[in-house]
Amino acid sequence: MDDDIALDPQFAERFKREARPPCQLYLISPDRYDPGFPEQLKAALGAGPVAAFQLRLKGVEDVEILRAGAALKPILAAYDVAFILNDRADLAKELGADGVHLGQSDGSVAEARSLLGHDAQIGVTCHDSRHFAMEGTEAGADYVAFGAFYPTATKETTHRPDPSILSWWTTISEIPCVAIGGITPENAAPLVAAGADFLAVCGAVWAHPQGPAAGVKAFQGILEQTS
Ligand SMILES: Cc1ncc(COP(=O)(O)OP(=O)(O)O)c(N)n1
Ligand SMILES: Cc1nc(C(=O)O)sc1CCOP(=O)(O)O
Ligand SMILES: [Mg+2]
Repeated sequence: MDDDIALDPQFAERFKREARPPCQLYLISPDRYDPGFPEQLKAALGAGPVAAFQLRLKGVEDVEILRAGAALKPILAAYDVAFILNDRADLAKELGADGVHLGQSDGSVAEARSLLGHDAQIGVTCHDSRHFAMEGTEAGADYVAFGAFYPTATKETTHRPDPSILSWWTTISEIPCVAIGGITPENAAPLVAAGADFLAVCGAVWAHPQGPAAGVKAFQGILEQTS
């Protein structure tokens, strides 16, 4: 008698999804800080569940990052949203942020960990690389980020992973995986189905024609399908 149990692939996919917490929203800030941004952030966070927020300012002085971080931190705390700073573990420490997101040239996970402590959330950019993901988590990262899954106007990107990299990750690791890059409510379903634990989104929320609250609400339907 054949002892192999053949799992219906659809059942296997659903089982895998249900074995992990539901997919959640991870907001990425615009790369320039507008004085009206705190109000936009409040509107976005009041519109629906958001797990994390990344302050990602580019080409600005440290003092501006510190000023923006200090203004946004109490808002994020009030909504119980994790505050992640992009690129800079040193400034994350100064701000008392919950964590830092590191690209492949933004310093090592080990250095960030020794600076920020073991409670900090440290994420790493992995592009379309399984190797980077394994290396990052072996070094102690708390999440891995794959992207850019779709074309994006927010940043120049050169990698275009297939959603199957998320499925592969979920079969080998319990460490959360983030999908990023051009994600909208209309194109997010394959990423959620493939096992993304978080959808990291910038343009689809902050540049939503009806404002950021409508942007967050628009993701609710797709995220609720996994909860
Ligand atoms: C969640 C998340 N994923 C990937 C990135 C990109 O990081 P990096 O490659 O360092 O590029 P910059 O964002 O610094 O331009 C990210 N920030 N967040
Ligand atoms: C910051 C960032 N990193 C990416 C990567 O592929 O690593 S894509 C990206 C931009 C995300 O913004 P949007 O949701 O507007 O596409
Ligand atoms: Mg970076």
